[in-house]
Amino acid sequence: MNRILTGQDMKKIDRNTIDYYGIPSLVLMERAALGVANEVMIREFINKEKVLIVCGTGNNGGDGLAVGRILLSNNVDVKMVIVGDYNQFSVETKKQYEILVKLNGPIVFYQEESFYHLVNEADVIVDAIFGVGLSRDIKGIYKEVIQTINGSKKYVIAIDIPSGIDANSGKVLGISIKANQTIALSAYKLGQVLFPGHEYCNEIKVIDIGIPLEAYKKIDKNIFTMSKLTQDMLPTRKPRSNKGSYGKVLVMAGSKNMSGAAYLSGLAAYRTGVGLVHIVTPEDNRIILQSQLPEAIITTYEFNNGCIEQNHMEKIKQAINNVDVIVIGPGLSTEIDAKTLLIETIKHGKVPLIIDADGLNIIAKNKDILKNHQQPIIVTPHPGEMSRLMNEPVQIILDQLIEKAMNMSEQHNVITVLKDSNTVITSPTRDIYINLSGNNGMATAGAGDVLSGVIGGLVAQGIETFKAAYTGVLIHGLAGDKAKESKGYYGMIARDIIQNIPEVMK
Ligand SMILES: NC(=O)C1=CN([C@@H]2O[C@H](COP(=O)(O)OP(=O)(O)OC[C@H]3O[C@@H](n4cnc5c(N)ncnc54)[C@H](OP(=O)(O)O)[C@@H]3O)[C@@H](O)[C@H]2O)[C@@H](O)CC1
Ligand SMILES: Nc1ncnc2c1ncn2[C@@H]1O[C@H](COP(=O)(O)OP(=O)(O)O)[C@@H](O)[C@H]1O
Ligand SMILES: [K+]
Repeated sequence: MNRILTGQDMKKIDRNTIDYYGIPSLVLMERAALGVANEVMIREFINKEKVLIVCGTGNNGGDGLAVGRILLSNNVDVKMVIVGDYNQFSVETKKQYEILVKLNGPIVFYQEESFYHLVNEADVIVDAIFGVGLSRDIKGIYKEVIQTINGSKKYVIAIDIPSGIDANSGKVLGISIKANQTIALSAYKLGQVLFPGHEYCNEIKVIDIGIPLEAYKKIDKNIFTMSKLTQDMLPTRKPRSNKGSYGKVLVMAGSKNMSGAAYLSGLAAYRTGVGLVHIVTPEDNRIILQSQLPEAIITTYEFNNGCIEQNHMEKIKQAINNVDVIVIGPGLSTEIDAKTLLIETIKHGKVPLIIDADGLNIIAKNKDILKNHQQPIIVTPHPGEMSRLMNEPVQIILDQLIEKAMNMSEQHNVITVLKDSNTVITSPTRDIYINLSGNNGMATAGAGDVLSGVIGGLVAQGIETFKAAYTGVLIHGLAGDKAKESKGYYGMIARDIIQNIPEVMK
């Protein structure tokens, strides 16, 4: 797990490290600079390249000047430009500047014309203008500088965060550097993982700068990202076991002539390792599902005037109480029979419930359905479904993913998986998780149905619900990344994600 901090938290932790633990600020800066310089020096042709470091007057600029000094000692062809005045320097940055002056370092203050020339002749630009201290919209010469760098199309490495991105929200404050690579100091910043900031960072690498682990304990709300899938996140497989050992998932999905969602969710659960998948779906889908997914048990129902036939309802109730987890909603429709199914499942089901797609659309129109539920519930809305659930415009959901996911969790006592390019996972009481795996090839019909099956598969195998939610999102994204390797962004479809689940979980 990697931590994600707001810019404010990072500043608090820096201060705590310096003032309370007594690690001098310049020591942290030197570690940061060494880490960044190493990233620059591992470039394949660095001995033939010209590096330009563009520095502000705060500590991000100080990092940049120290990087320049280290590169000079390693015979890298480097030049430095300072944007701002000498009297604006922070204490540490002034120190870095004075060292470089004594070393006769190649350092100049910004001038429009010469800057244009320096940018033109550079191969690599290091962005050290603003870090987590950016506090307002960028204007004037700073704006010109960023425009010139972005216009040059040169390879840009941002120190800590691209200059222009608000580290707390990911918003662009007026204008921002578009980096090819971002070296995050100590931890991810929220502004690097939320959009649009995420797009400006491109490849993000976190480097350690020596902040003691103890210093992180002062933060109010922990946010993490799951970086890679580790064995301890997965269900255990025992040498002596049978299909009963790996749980049963009930998938209530599909509606008249809509069988695909049930198929995708059920197959994804199987590919995640579950012992048995039981599908409840309208009678019309029986033949196609039996031929597409013969491994599943199928129970079907018919309805008259919106009522599910009594004897079918009895069979469904039996099924509800004979599984370890229920996934409800994919392709279900919002018709009255679907609503009845959802209400009855929440009323009679005791096992964890994953509500997706139409299950959520039904709730959006009947919020009371979620009142007084007894079982753990995971809801998996995309921003459109979330907008209906919260009665708020999609843009508000997109701008405030974490807040809205938290609101949903707290109001209804549920685990919320708010799906987006970087999905957010919250619960009323636990830490917040943000997923960084996956890609835009996954913006394809049925990808969400697959996720519901993966999470269901993990819960059925005994993984605790919140852990199953964030682990499922990670597996789904990693499988999407593997699918992209073979099929590319354009050609991949939901089944390709499923096909790659076994590879990811190997
Ligand atoms: N010891 C530590 O703490 C360590 C910190 N580290 C590094 O320091 C970075 C944080 O440094 P920081 O806090 O000095 O802020 P930074 O991002 O350089 O910018 C602030 C400067 O910009 C100015 N300014 C702000 N907005 C502006 C605008 N729109 N337009 C124009 N000016 C604007 C602001 O001026 P002011 O608001 O005071 O007028 C101030 O001068 C962090 O990301 C990491 O790289 C590491 O070395 C590890 C140890
Ligand atoms: N650009 C992207 N990057 C990463 N993941 C994505 C991207 N676009 C979509 N996804 C993922 O794909 C899934 C799409 O789900 P959803 O919108 O419910 O699809 P559907 O309703 O068609 O099944 C979500 O898990 C989402 O996080
Ligand atoms: K920067």
